[in-house]
Amino acid sequence: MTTLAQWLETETDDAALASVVLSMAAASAELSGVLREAPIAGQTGLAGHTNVQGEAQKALDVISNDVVLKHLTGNAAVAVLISEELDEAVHLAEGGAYLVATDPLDGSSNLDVNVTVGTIFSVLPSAGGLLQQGRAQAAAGYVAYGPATSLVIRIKGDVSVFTLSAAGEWLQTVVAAKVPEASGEFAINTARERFWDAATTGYVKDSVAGETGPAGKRYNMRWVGSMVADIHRILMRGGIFLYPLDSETVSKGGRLRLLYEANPMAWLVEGAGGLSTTGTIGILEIVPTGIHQRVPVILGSAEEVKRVEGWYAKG
Ligand SMILES: O=P(O)(O)OC[C@H]1O[C@](O)(COP(=O)(O)O)[C@@H](O)[C@@H]1O
Ligand SMILES: [Mg+2]
Ligand SMILES: [Mg+2]
Repeated sequence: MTTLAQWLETETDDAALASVVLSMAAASAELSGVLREAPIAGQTGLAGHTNVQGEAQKALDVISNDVVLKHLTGNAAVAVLISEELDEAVHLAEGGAYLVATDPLDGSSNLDVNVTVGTIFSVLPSAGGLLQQGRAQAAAGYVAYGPATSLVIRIKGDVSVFTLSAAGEWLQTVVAAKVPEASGEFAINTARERFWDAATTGYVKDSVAGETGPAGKRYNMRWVGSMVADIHRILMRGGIFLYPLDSETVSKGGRLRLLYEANPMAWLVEGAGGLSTTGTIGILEIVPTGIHQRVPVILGSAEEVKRVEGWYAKG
């Protein structure tokens, strides 16, 4: 089976970029072990402080951030680290060619119930500064800590999936993931319905109407509540994920963060043939205004994303 290091040799001739991906993979392999034994080690529960977004940090949010920081600190190619758990960007190797933006532990509300969580990362050329469009990404990936630990990675070409073996090796298990163009599954937190805009309400209403509605087919709803797990399902078998702007999140710009949640996921979904949008503009086209900026996120199977865009176009 092809290892991650072998795949990187064929995927890029930039040794610095390959080393950044390998550092994130090494951090995630370590985290996989930490998460597996966290209840035994008494590492579940709150850390006792909040992050820059005002969210209560879990002990494992802090530990995950430390593990990622440790692995990137030793890499001369990494000039800057932006993390959900760090107020400011951290400057690492002087002259390093790359910047990494990461959500070291995504879905942490699911930690204490042993549901899939993840690590998300985006790699950008450091020369472009802290605030670059998603289009500028050199690579992006995530790791899903589920029944298997999966690394999903894309440089410029296809999206590959590697599975962590018991011996600690990343082995390629999917060569070119493809998001099916059509799907009958949507993922949205329906408890927020009272806050939704007309486009979201319209899209979901049409979908729930099934065969007799305007979509003309039956839908299922799936919502794990870990973005990594919801996007992984969509990358593997199609569907659409929506965390739209709603009347409660509008003042913050949305719920999910652009640099280390929306951009890397959009890079992967688009690389697998899907689409991504805020409803009105492609996620990868957004020019960031802050490192912890939040944005509306809609991505997945092309036909479904186009249906949502159709609703937003109605105004
Ligand atoms: O509280 P909600 O609406 O279910 O939000 C779920 C979303 O929040 C997140 O957990 C936010 O990520 P973090 O856990 O990294 O803060 C996403 O993974 C998920 O899609
Ligand atoms: Mg997250
Ligand atoms: Mg997080």
